[in-house]
Amino acid sequence: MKTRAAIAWEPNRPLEIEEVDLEGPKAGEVLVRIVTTSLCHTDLFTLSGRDPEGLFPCILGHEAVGIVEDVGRGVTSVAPGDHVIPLYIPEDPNCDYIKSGKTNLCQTIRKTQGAGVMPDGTSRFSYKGRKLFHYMGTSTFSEYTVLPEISVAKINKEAPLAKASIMGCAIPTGIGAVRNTAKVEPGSSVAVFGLGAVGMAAIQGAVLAGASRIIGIDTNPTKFPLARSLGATDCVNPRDHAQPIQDVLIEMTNGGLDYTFEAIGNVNVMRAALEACHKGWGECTIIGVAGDGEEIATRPFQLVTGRVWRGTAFGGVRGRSQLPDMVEEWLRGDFDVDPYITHHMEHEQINTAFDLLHKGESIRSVIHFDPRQTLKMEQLPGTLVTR
Ligand SMILES: NC(=O)C1=CN([C@@H]2O[C@H](COP(=O)(O)OP(=O)(O)OC[C@H]3O[C@@H](n4cnc5c(N)ncnc54)[C@H](O)[C@@H]3O)[C@@H](O)[C@H]2O)C=CC1
Ligand SMILES: N[C@@H](CCC(=O)N[C@@H](CSC=O)C(=O)NCC(=O)O)C(=O)O
Repeated sequence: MKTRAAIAWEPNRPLEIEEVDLEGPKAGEVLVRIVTTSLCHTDLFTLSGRDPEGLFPCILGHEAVGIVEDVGRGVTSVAPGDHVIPLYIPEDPNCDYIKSGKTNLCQTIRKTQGAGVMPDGTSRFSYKGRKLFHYMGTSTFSEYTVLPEISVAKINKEAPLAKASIMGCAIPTGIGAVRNTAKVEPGSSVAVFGLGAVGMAAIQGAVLAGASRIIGIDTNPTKFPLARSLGATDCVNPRDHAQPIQDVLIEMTNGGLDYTFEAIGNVNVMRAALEACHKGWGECTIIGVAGDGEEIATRPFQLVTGRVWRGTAFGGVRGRSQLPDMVEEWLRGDFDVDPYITHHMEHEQINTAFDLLHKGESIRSVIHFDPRQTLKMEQLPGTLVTR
């Protein structure tokens, strides 16, 4: 079949909308029509060329919501018409990692996914005969995409398709980092470094966890009003202080934080986030993605004296068995998605989404493949980006 897709031909080059060829779905695969997709910093990270698994030309995109169009032989868990969220971390109940009960990092298709192909080692996308790589096993910047059955989460059809894409990455990652990875207890003190969509979700996660103090840190103070509206008790701009931000935070909290979260991807800030933790028990969770060769460092003494450094992928959320329940939390009002959506646009404007994110002028831009169906601005938050 033919499908409109935004091709990333090479790093640091604007995406180009083309009609590409899409094959499949083969056995165990699902054809999904993407209704909306949103731009996460990880897409920008890969397009920057810093991603060691960045293969070009490819179709980027991993935060989305869509409708099942067709299923390949042997697919039983979803059917045409089902509303699904693509998963860049699949969930295969037969995977030893999943069976361990210790992680969400399913490894069943990780090798082929990292090689930009489907589990059988081939790509479903091509353009004028030239292979296009898949991305994160999702490639949601294409109107139609093919995914393995284990890489789709079936969700409630009541979830608004104009907004639900944010549940494909930022919100489960941020809330999950607090809830599942750090396991923040009521009354804790929390600091979140980086107030993009992921950091904002961590703030919402800290509120849901009953944290007593929630400090948002960002070098862009325009992020502070939203952070406060979501529950931050304090906002700090490191550029307003001569001392290192970790010293500022230790002074603010009389010894350091119970929990910190880095949602930027800056290895120097990752160090600051660890060193802002309270001696004896403070725990730092790394969410941010950094490039190949970028390494974290601290004095071992920081760890010897009780601080913990850990990381999280997709907030430790198991996509097929747990993400649908998080969508139900959203639908019953436990948390809101609207505040994350700052811009809406048609597929053809996708490069504007990258520009806005790069300039720090957006939280999430939602890209609509069928604006007649979903781009009804009277019902949507944010700004409509026109041609
Ligand atoms: N581990 C995982 O599963 C996931 C990781 N990520 C990663 O999380 C990070 C955040 O993603 P988004 O929220 O989409 O990014 P974003 O670009 O929207 O937000 C990053 C924020 O950090 C701020 N910032 C930049 N440098 C800073 C500094 N030195 N000090 C304080 N603040 C600073 C920016 O002003 C911005 O508000 C990225 O690295 C992304 O790749 C995203 C989703 C899932
Ligand atoms: N290809 C990248 C991988 C970067 C990374 O850590 N990705 C996260 C999700 S970020 C989503 O926005 C992740 O889930 N990692 C788990 C995994 O198995 O990759 C690189 O190599 O740096």
